[in-house]
Amino acid sequence: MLVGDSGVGKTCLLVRFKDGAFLAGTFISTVGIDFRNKVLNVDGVKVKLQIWDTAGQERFRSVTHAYYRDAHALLLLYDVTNRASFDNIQAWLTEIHEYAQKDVVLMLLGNKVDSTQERVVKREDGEKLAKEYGVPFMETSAKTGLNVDLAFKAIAKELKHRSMKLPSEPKFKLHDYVKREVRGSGCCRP
Ligand SMILES: Nc1nc2c(ncn2[C@@H]2O[C@H](COP(=O)(O)OP(=O)(O)OP(=O)(O)O)[C@@H](O)[C@H]2O)c(=O)[nH]1
Repeated sequence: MLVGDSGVGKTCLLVRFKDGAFLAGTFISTVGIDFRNKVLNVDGVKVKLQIWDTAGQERFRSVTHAYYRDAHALLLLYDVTNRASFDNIQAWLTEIHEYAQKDVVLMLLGNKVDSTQERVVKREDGEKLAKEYGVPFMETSAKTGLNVDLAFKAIAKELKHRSMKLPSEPKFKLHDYVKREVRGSGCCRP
């Protein structure tokens, strides 16, 4: 499930992942909730992701609350060009702790990193906040596609490992995987 303030790019991130395209131009806010499916091949196993795109606007919050309980994973987004969306992350985390399952997979994403001129939230700020709350973090761009597939793939890997629980396989460490892969993508210094 994708959550975060209105306008941070949740729908665009999902469209980029699903269709490999970017919705440029007019911003059409999500009404209530929407979903799309995508099947990923994770280490030879087909993982079907049903991804719920929620409305960030306050007036739809009660609709969103009802869906938290069934979510296996949450991608919490802020917009690096919008300080308020970053400042609101703590409120989102409070909401998540209140409504989501205790063991929900959670990842923090700072989106719109292509907008370098407009950036107001430094990568270090996102990293610091994520560390404070013990959640994996990466910066993304729905516009260029940076780290979009990686974010969903990391979630799919974690969910696959959780559901299969093969004793022969070493435990999957989402944090380590994200750190290693982000470094490998060449977007950010280690
Ligand atoms: N430059 C840039 N713009 C983006 C990016 N992602 C989204 N946008 C723009 O940000 C605006 C909002 O994007 P949406 O994906 O609709 O935002 P949302 O979070 O789904 O908003 P709600 O449905 O209201 O919750 C649109 O004008 C997009 O074109 C990105 O990675 N880079």
